[in-house]
Amino acid sequence: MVKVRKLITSNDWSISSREMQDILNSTHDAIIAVNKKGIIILFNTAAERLLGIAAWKAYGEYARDIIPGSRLHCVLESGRPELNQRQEIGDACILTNRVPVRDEDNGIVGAVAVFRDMTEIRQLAEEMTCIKEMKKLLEAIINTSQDVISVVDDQGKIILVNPAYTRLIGMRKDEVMGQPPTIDIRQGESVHLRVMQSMEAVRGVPLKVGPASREVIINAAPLIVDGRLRGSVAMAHDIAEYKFLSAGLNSAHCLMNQGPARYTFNDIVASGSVMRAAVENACRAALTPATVLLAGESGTGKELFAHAIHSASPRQYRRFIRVNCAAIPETLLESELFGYEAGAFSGALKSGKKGLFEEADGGTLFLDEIGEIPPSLQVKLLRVLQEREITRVGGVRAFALDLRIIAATNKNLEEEVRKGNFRKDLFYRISVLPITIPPLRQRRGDLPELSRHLLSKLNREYGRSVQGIADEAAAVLAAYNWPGNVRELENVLGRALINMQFNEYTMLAAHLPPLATGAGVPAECKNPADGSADGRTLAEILAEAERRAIAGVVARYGGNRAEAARHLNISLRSLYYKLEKYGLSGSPV
Ligand SMILES: Nc1ncnc2c1ncn2[C@@H]1O[C@H](COP(=O)(O)OP(=O)(O)OP(=O)(O)O)[C@@H](O)[C@H]1O
Repeated sequence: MVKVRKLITSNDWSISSREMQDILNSTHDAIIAVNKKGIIILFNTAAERLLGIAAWKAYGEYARDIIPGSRLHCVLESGRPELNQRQEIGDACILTNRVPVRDEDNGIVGAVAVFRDMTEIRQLAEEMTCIKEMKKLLEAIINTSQDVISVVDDQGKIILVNPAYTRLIGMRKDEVMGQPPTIDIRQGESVHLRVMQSMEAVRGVPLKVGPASREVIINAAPLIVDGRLRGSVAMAHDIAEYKFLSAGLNSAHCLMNQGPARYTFNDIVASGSVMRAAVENACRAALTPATVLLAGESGTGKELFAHAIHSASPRQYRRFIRVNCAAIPETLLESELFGYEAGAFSGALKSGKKGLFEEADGGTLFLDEIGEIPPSLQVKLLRVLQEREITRVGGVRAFALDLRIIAATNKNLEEEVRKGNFRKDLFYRISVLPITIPPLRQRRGDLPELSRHLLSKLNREYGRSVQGIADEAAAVLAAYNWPGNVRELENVLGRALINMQFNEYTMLAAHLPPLATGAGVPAECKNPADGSADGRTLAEILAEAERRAIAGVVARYGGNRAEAARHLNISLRSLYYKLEKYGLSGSPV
């Protein structure tokens, strides 16, 4: 640079027009100059490339005639420069500067346009935006992941951890960043160091981490970029969570009714016209193979209807399998429904496993709480309904199925479709024969017969012989709103039965648990804010408070779990999880 300046200032260097032409031709920018008439007198190689016009053709022509959108004639007229003007030429995005050329007397003798092709820069900017968005997306995924993620650099220093990590380890992010990967380990060796030494991934390594020595299983892999070791990434899974999932699965199995159906239409009390119509529709549906959708609030009798339909159908001697889609953890639902092939995922049985669709083959599969099926599974379910065949997780072979599906929901599925939570095509597939069961408060006329029916059922179950319900007690029942529907009525009568002496044969109002404040809320649930710590840890106190609050709210809604979940502002699945966790799922709460 210095040398060039020296040459220029030394006055012994001048540029010939040939050299000037070469310089202009070697620039990346397109340059076009016109004389004062607007006739092209300079047209460099970049201009040829950009406009697709050979220089020899351009020379001598009016710029406005051969260059689309040229405004050099305007600059000649106005004498005003036009800077940084955007111009589209073909697919190219161009930035143009047009300036007038003046002589010593300031008269306009021509004009020059310099075009800069911004297409590449624009593409680069778009790519940068894309990379930025991708980075944000990856960060969001890493930060919301339940998996515990940590990354170390090639020096073995921690450079990334996600919130699941800090939660599990019980340390703040700033306490671990830049530290060696051994900082969180209580028992065992760092997998990061191991994979960086061996340059090989490891799976299923058990470790104890954090101040509480939590048991985890770790998978880790070296990060190799362009053949160079850049660090290592590890993912830890909390064993306690696995234990919970397997417990959840066991309980989900308990929630499934496997075998022939337990109830028939004779078990359904339907005195009012609306209920009678629902039963008649269900009887007709039973004789067809069509998919039935039972809609109604929790505790209205949807499962009872599903059993009755199966019992009255040609499949009555085949299996009836119920699966509560809200009670199975989302991560297991797919493999539970569709089964899996050997080695489909870590922890899978070597022999593979049949799913519930296959188990129910020939019979009826009752998909309770179908509104809780996540969108990814909705697509698969739709395929089953359309093709009548399934493919196991990790498998390629399709199995043909012959089964009747009965679905049930306490959600307004049409509303869910509108909100985009439930697929429209699946909704139409399952609602071939929709049957709506009204809530008990809308058919209070059914109460006397229902109460009699449930009382004789409870007498059998409890070994009692209560003969009837006094009018004053019946009036209390009739005045109540029944948010938990028939299930709540059954619970209330059951609790009243317990309140009766063995020599009492008529149920009185005094025997009934208090209704308006929650049918038979267990005394322990009524005081969720007990301050005494009794030497318990904070976690134990919080868990107990949560257990009481949940039991109280579920009881207040008469066992109506959907209402209780809404009130607690948690998902139905999460409520099922907590009921299971606190051993409340079996009790009538
Ligand atoms: N019409 C009815 N006649 C006799 N018993 C009924 C009737 N409706 C409901 N029940 C009884 O009420 C209880 C709850 O019914 P069921 O489990 O079928 O409700 P559900 O709508 O499936 O509830 P959820 O949505 O919470 O699963 C059962 O014990 C059932 O036998």
